[in-house]
Amino acid sequence: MKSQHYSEQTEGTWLALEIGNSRLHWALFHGKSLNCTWDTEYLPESVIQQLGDWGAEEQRGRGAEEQRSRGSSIYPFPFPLSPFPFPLLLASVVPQQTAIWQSYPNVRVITLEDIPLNNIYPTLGIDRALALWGAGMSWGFPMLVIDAGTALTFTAADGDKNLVGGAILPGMGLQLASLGQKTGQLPQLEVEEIQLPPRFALNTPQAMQSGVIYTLLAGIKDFIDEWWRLFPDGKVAMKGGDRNLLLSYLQELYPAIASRLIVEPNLIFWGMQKISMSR
Ligand SMILES: Nc1ncnc2c1ncn2[C@@H]1O[C@H](COP(=O)(O)OP(=O)(O)OP(=O)(O)O)[C@@H](O)[C@H]1O
Ligand SMILES: CC(C)(CO)[C@@H](O)C(=O)NCCC(=O)O
Ligand SMILES: [K+]
Repeated sequence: MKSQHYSEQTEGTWLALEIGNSRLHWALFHGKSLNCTWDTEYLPESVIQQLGDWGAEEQRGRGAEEQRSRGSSIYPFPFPLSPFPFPLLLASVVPQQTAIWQSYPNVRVITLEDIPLNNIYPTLGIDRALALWGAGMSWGFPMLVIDAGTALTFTAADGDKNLVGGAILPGMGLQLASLGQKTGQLPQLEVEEIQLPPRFALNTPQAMQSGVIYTLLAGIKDFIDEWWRLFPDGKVAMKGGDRNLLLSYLQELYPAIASRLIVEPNLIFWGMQKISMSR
């Protein structure tokens, strides 16, 4: 579990949880200021239920250290829970996970209705809508968000906050995984922080890396070029677990594009912050 600095202050404290397709993304806010972020695996239903019990224990004066050692090895917070429970603002693209979080004592689930973008279609992913809202409200519209997550998505809005639309494709990890799973001879490769492979590769792993990486980058360049043709002053922001790797490749191959990119992991949390303030 990776976390940034946590400061001891609980006034107006709330938790933000984004349930992604691979893992949970957490943030702790004090009012409108983002205090720290961290990622965890999905939590078993029993642990989510236990959070309520831990809260009750905490109110009876038991320390969180004790909860942690006694309760479960899957303690999801990089800090003690006190006072408990912090209100939880939740956005999820995994309905099964949303369901099991309903047992959290003080939860509010964000839906598309909460997001003041125009022209939204009913099945748009809440992660895409929130990231776009967070990016646009922080850096301005028109805005194109590239989310380099499990799926790689493009999601754009014009200067009047109308959804322009976007695209969805398998992310880097998923592309490599599907090659390994659906073929007889290709190995299972994972996303690695490697230098750009040779374009014309002379071994199997590099051939797979070359194919996935260069076509992904060419695709990203093509979408951005088209975005700038439509909206010459449009902004582009990139988030997601593979953002830094993709950024380093873009810097090497397309430096003019890379220099105009806003790279920001917390776009969804900024979107949640704006929405929590406006209600
Ligand atoms: N510790 C990690 N666990 C899982 N994926 C990681 C990790 N570190 C980097 N990644 C990369 O992040 C990508 C997944 O991105 P991310 O975590 O943003 O996806 P996600 O959980 O599906 O979230 P979302 O649904 O919001 O995109 C994977 O392709 C992987 O290469
Ligand atoms: C595309 C993903 C999987 C990206 O996380 C998610 O946003 C989602 O499930 N979206 C629903 C379909 C859509 O956005 O059109
Ligand atoms: K599915």
